[in-house]
Amino acid sequence: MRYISTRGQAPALGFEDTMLTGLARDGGLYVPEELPVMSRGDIAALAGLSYEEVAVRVMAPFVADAFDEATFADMVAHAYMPFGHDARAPLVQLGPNHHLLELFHGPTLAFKDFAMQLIGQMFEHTLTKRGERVTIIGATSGDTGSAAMEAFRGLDAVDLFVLYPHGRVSEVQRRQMTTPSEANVHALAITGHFDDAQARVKDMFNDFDFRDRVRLAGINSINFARVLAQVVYYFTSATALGAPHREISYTVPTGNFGDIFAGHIAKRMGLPIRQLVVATNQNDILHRCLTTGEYRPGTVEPSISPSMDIQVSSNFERALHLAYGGDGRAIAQLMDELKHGGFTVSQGALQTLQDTYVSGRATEEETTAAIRSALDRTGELLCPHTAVGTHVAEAHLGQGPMITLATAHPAKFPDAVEAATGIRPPLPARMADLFDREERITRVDNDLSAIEAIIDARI
Ligand SMILES: Cc1ncc(COP(=O)(O)O)c(C=O)c1O
Ligand SMILES: N[C@@H](CCOP(=O)(O)O)C(=O)O
Repeated sequence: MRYISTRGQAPALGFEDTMLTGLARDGGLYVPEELPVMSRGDIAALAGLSYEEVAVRVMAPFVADAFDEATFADMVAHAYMPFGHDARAPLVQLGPNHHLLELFHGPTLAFKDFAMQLIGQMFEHTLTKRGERVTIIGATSGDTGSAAMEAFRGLDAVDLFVLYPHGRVSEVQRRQMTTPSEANVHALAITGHFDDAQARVKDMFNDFDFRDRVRLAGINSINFARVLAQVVYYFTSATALGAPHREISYTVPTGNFGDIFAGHIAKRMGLPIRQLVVATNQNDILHRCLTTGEYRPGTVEPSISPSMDIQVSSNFERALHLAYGGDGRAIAQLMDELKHGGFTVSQGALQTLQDTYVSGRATEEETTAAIRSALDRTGELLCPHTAVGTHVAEAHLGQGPMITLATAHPAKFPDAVEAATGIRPPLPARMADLFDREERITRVDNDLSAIEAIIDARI
């Protein structure tokens, strides 16, 4: 399979190079040139298989030029071994026809582990085979960074730097990033918010001297391998509830648009998905854009669901690429307009987006009320991001099964959960000493040269 840039001006690549390249050299994001389609029979045959078996069947066509099936199956098996639940992504019932897909049983208690644990395996395999070494950079509002630290710490062929917004992640998230003691992983606390961190990451990729000198790679969902691994749990959950014989809807707490875009890919691969509901917090640019066509980032407002405090949503570019029929020039033009304040989606593309996605937002009060209501009705403690999802999902129930993605464990955000319910969720036993471990924090200004200087000095 070949991967092409959303902006159409970078060379097409195979899977391994797409994974190692991160951002395309024209500033775009890589997407598969064509998507493999699974027949109803193929999908029906997934029912009853283990998570790992489904993962291999769903992802194999995307990675076939890079790994033979036995090697890939081995990597998948290793990736999900540290998960704390045999089903990996279990479903629990929240109400009549409303289910939660628990994506927080991985080592860092958020959905990011599904992709990051596998990418760690794939990077190690490919870099060892090629005898190469890379510098990985990532921007995080908390969960991507901790999952990446866990997946890459101690690997020989990798130095990892994660940029997180100082003072804008939860204490658990911060400690997960600042306490690993391995010398190859580095947490950098940047002044500003997540969008600043993500913009500096993109600046580093666009600084070709630096990019080539340090051999830069990325672990944000700009890396298509991240999105790919997240496609799998749409297949496991939908088939568990009766797909392909009935349609399933999903509500996805959304920030950088990677998780919901993975659902879109699953749908285009043939999974019968009725609705894909984008759920945002008060940083609601995606909801505004999907309802009005205007994409104009405002100021990021800190919320109790901090991992979704995002206004410049990276993967929306991939959705736009599909909505504009793969017209790279049109996407490059929109992204240029974004540098000057924003853009208006064309009527035709907006219609295509609205045929695929519906959306909603939750205020802070509605998020808190959703945490409380889930506890009262079902005994479930939700993290605030998941609660944004369940609040928005309520408006879309009643047309067959709805699955809301539970993207993080409530213990990652104990203050918000305690404020809503009076209960402070404890960390799982394996992390009980997190608050006793020593932290290593490097403060850095929101300045490209300052960040590059730290990376240069450390590798
Ligand atoms: C807990 C949690 N929920 C939801 C999201 C939003 O996911 P995405 O950025 O893929 O839209 C994030 C961060 O990305 C997150 O960490
Ligand atoms: N919420 C994310 C933001 C980065 O998203 P990504 O999926 O593009 O890595 C985080 O927790 O860091």
